[in-house]
Amino acid sequence: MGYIVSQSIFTVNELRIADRLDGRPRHVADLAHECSVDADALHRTLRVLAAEDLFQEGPAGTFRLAPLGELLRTDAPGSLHEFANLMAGESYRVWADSAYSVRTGKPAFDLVHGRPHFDWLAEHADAARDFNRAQASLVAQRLLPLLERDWNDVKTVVDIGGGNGTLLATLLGQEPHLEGVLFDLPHVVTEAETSLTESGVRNRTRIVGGDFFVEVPDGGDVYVLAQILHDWNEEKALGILRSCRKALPAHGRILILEQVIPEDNEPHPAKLLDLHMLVLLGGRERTETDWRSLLTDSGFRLDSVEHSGRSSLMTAVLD
Ligand SMILES: C[S@@+](CC[C@H](N)C(=O)[O-])C[C@H]1O[C@@H](n2cnc3c(N)ncnc32)[C@H](O)[C@@H]1O
Repeated sequence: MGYIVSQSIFTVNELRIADRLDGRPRHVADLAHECSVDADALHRTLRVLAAEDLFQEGPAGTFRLAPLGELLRTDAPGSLHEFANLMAGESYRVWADSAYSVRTGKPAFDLVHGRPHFDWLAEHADAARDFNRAQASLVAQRLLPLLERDWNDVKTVVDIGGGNGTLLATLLGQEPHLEGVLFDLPHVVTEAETSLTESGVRNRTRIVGGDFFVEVPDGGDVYVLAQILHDWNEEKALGILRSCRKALPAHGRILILEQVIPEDNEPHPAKLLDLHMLVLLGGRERTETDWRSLLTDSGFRLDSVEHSGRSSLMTAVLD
């Protein structure tokens, strides 16, 4: 019955209940009135989520946020509000047909929505904006191992599939000597203008729209691939890596910021994300053995792997 919990989280997230609780307990009738929803139904929903440690029920139908529930606040450090929104949207409907993906190895997204995920996003501007925002909201948590490495010997960094520019803006903000190239689909990079300008790094950034299966911009010392290769099956991932290989100078390297699936049977979020990638895109998360062979097959050598909380940073050089 796990999806009952997920769906309840999506509902309170859409109603912004976490923001409305704002550090103090409130009566469910008061919340229901403010959100124009049914008070009894909201009470029953919050009761489910209190059992999941997101809320605490106090006396006489009052609720307050529990520490875990704070993550649904829009202004919480490491907020998961945008991410929960993303899981609730077009991808949630796709999971009803996940058995199709198991039968065929193909993404159920294409069956449910009629076309591949990124093509669908290109035709749905609001969903695309939400998708890019959700990705950007996760960047702060993923970025740490990238920020901690030594950038002194690098002049130009190219962010492949850099979305709305959040990662590049943060990195260039920390490293004033760096120049950046933001590369993504043409309709996505248009969103980056604002974030790069507001971060004060626009004058050190080149924005390039294109298709990484065709080519990626040259001129970089370092190419960052953050949450890119897991979107694709082996054949497509090899295509992206080969485009990077063509653009990379002899001294260059690629930095891959992705999940590494532990080779055991313990619970790990990457194992869930792995199935999500299958159902959404026909992609996959990879073990370290998988990463090594993917890189070898595309003319690279895995030089180092640094594991950190959510994602790992893998450095690869030309073989
Ligand atoms: C999962 S998002 C990762 C975004 C960002 N790197 C991050 O870490 O949040 C994948 C990105 O790949 C981009 N993308 C998908 N297909 C592409 C293509 N053919 N060429 C260039 N970028 C593409 C998407 O627009 C999206 O921004």
